[in-house]
Amino acid sequence: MNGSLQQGADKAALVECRDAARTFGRGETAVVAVHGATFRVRTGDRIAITGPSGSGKSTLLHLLAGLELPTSGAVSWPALAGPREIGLVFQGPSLIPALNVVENTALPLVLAGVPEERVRLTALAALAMVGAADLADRLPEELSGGQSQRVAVARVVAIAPRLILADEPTGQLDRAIGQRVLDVLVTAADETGAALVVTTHDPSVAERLPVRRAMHDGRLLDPAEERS
Ligand SMILES: Nc1ncnc2c1ncn2[C@@H]1O[C@H](COP(=O)(O)OP(=O)(O)OP(=O)(O)O)[C@@H](O)[C@H]1O
Repeated sequence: MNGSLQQGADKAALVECRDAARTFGRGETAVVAVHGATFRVRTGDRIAITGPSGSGKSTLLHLLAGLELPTSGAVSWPALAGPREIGLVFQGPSLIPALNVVENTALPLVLAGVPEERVRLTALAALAMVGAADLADRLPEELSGGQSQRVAVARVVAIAPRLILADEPTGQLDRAIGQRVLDVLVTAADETGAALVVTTHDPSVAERLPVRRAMHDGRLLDPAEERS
């Protein structure tokens, strides 16, 4: 691609919310989980979405992932070819119990139709990147919480996404182990060139990322509001 076009493509948003809102339920019992949020993620971004439980962080992340549709406003992925370019890491156990670690890591590659001879090698390389190569033959039940999250990160890294979205990835871990999982996520994003968005209610996790955006009662606060 010609240099200036490439530069233009790099600057385009990987995901963009324009006044995107999500309401659950109707009438008197309706809950506005996210009020019109305007937000953009670009290549190279490292963003923490912070806020207390129930403030709308997961719902915003689901909107960014296309897992939820906005009830008003719009979400688009101008610089992404499709959902396969998004990797998701969740808070709780997400590995398939009957598959060992390398099989779990390989699963998205198999589903994407990657040739069989490349699947295992790619999965092992992803496990090596997160420091979990020695766990390859274990079953999920034989892993600690921190090890499981490393494998969940490896499974995302294996597909070389351009955008990694992690929903409270350290929420069920001790603080020290959580910090290590966050380091693994940041390193994985750096090495694969992916943008990274992490939701967390833990300030010590958020402060590891250079950009932090706070949510309160479903509102994504402006950086200026956060300072005031
Ligand atoms: N599927 C749903 N149906 C009804 N209400 C929902 C649904 N998902 C979320 N909500 C409500 O929307 C609000 C925001 O929830 P959300 O899970 O996005 O917050 P959060 O900040 O991620 O919280 P937590 O840190 O506890 O996961 C909450 O009041 C929640 O009860």
